[in-house]
Amino acid sequence: MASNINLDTFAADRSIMTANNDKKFRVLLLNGPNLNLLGTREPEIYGSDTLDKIEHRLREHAESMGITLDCRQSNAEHQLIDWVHEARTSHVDYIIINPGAYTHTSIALRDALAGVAIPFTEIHLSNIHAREEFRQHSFLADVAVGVICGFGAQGYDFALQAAKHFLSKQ
Ligand SMILES: O=C1C[C@@](O)(C(=O)O)C[C@@H](O)[C@@H]1O
Repeated sequence: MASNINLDTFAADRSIMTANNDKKFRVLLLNGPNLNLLGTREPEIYGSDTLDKIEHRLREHAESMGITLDCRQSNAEHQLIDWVHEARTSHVDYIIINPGAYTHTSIALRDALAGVAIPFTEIHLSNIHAREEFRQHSFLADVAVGVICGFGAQGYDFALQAAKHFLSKQ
């Protein structure tokens, strides 16, 4: 099961610096509905890596990049929105979000992300632009820093690198 660390613990990490005395950035990874099924869910589209495996690898990469990574998954729209709201009080620097099907339906999630004004990347394992027409529209994309799609699980690594690059420029 995907493990979630408490956002308060995350907030307590605030003053952590890397060995080079750089600020340790805080990144929140959110995965939306049905992404807990990764590994068995339509593997020809989404690949065979489980979410646990992706998160484990990403945490290791994050650590080596001086990033504290908090990984969460929910099938519930309100839960994702609550986590986005909490991210502001927890001083999260950047959000990486695969909103799953909420990408194509959720004005509420868009409003939450725009409302907290935390820079974020929208990510999809599949190339949503090469799929059904209803997947080709995102309610989030135009308020995101950028969108990564079509690179399977590796896209999460690209998103982490992009977050680091974005935050280092600030
Ligand atoms: O659940 C998902 C997964 C997805 O976000 C992806 O990662 O490719 C694409 C969405 O259209 C779909 O509803």
